[in-house]
Amino acid sequence: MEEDQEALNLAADWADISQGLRKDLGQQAHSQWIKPIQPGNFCNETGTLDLYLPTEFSANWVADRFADRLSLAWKIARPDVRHVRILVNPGRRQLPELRLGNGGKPSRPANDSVHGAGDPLGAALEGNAFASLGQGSIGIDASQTFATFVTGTSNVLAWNAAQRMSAVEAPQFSPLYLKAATGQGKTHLLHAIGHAYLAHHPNARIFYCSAERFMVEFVQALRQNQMIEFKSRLRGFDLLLVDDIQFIIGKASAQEELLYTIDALLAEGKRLVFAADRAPQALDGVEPRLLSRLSMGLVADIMPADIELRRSILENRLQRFPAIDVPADVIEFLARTINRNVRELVGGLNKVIAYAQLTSQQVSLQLAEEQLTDILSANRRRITIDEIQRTVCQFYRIDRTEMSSKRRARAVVRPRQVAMYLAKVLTPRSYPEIGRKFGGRDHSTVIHAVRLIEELRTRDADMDGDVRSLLRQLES
Ligand SMILES: Nc1ncnc2c1ncn2[C@@H]1O[C@H](COP(=O)(O)OP(=O)(O)OP(=O)(O)O)[C@@H](O)[C@H]1O
Repeated sequence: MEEDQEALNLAADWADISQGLRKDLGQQAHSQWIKPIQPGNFCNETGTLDLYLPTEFSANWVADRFADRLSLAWKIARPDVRHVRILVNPGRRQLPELRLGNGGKPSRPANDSVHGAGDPLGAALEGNAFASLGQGSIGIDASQTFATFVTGTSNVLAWNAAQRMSAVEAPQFSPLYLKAATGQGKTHLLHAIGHAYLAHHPNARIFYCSAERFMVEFVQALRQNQMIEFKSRLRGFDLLLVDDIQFIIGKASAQEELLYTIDALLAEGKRLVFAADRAPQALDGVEPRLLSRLSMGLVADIMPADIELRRSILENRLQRFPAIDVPADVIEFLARTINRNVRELVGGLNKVIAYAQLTSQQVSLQLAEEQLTDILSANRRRITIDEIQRTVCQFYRIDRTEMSSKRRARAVVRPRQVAMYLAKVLTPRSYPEIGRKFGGRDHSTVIHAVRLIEELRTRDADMDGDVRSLLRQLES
């Protein structure tokens, strides 16, 4: 069982890596060389992962051209992978096909139903998904469950709705439409619903696919005169999970098919979940009737993860690697600065750990800053000193002019110092530049303010609370 779980984890990680490489290398190179790769044995002691290719030629080609990329991508995805070996598939070992129809327990397929697709999870998620329709098999990722999904104020509503979708008792709404910006956990929740539903309904037939894949399969079925099979298989599911519905563009006939499928499933009390990066009304090129079906149930937003949630996600993730020591200031730094996307946040953490291990260093703030320059600069929202002054004045209920005034009353001096401190922490401005923005003060005044607030934060809980709350407001 443990072995199966490990294989499933590898398959899940490989799906993420493969997807990233597709973006980097382009569709053609990806289909030819990357897709056929199959993650094989992973040795915990040595940290060696074997990647299999179907032929000697392809193994040599991949080893020559993509070994470094593959190795780096794996090290980033899994801090415990230290070496990657590219080998020819001995032809026997199979990864589980994520066939979870037998009481929710992953099992290895009896025969080679993955057909060396090399991307077992991807294949189950996408390529071979329709091929396995109707057998109770599904394309859900075993590592993305409710248990591994961390909740906070930004996503708890969606989480609750997702829980209800998978509960024993039928939900009062259907479909559920999950809406979130990229990398905020939509796909994770879809998979989690699949797992939980299966736990409650062991014989259920669940199907996960992306809308893009749905379109492709639809066109293929049409071309191969297999529409009847296509339709009847689709309608045989108890739970349908359709990801990235924003890609359901073009092809009116495919949209119509989806519409009929939705109607047929809803009429039988089946459960439907869709996910997209925008609200139903904002989907382009989608038939109005399909739009109205998509939004007739519950539309649940996952808001961008706030600082608390980002922190919890990192802490939660680190529990997977108890032997790795990541200092609290690094977690705080990552949580604070990588604020756009949870995928980037987790990727950033993994990258720092991987680099530290490769170079036999301790994880430190300096190392994180050095290794993540790209991610960090992409994430940096330009906060202005004006914005900081405005926020601080509102917070302490003082007049905006006090930021530049010469008044020395404590009630205005402290807020002014806090604002200077925040200007230093949140903007790239130098001390003299900050001084000029505060009524032409000397840079030594700013240095003094920054040090003082830094020091007060360590011994005055109220001050620390004020600063945290201001940081939260400014960074949200
Ligand atoms: N709340 C969370 N707790 C734990 N992990 C999370 C959470 N939110 C996102 N993640 C992780 O972040 C990564 C990206 O999430 P996911 O793929 O679900 O995003 P998405 O919203 O579907 O993005 P996209 O629109 O780009 O497909 C995944 O590895 C997922 O497990």
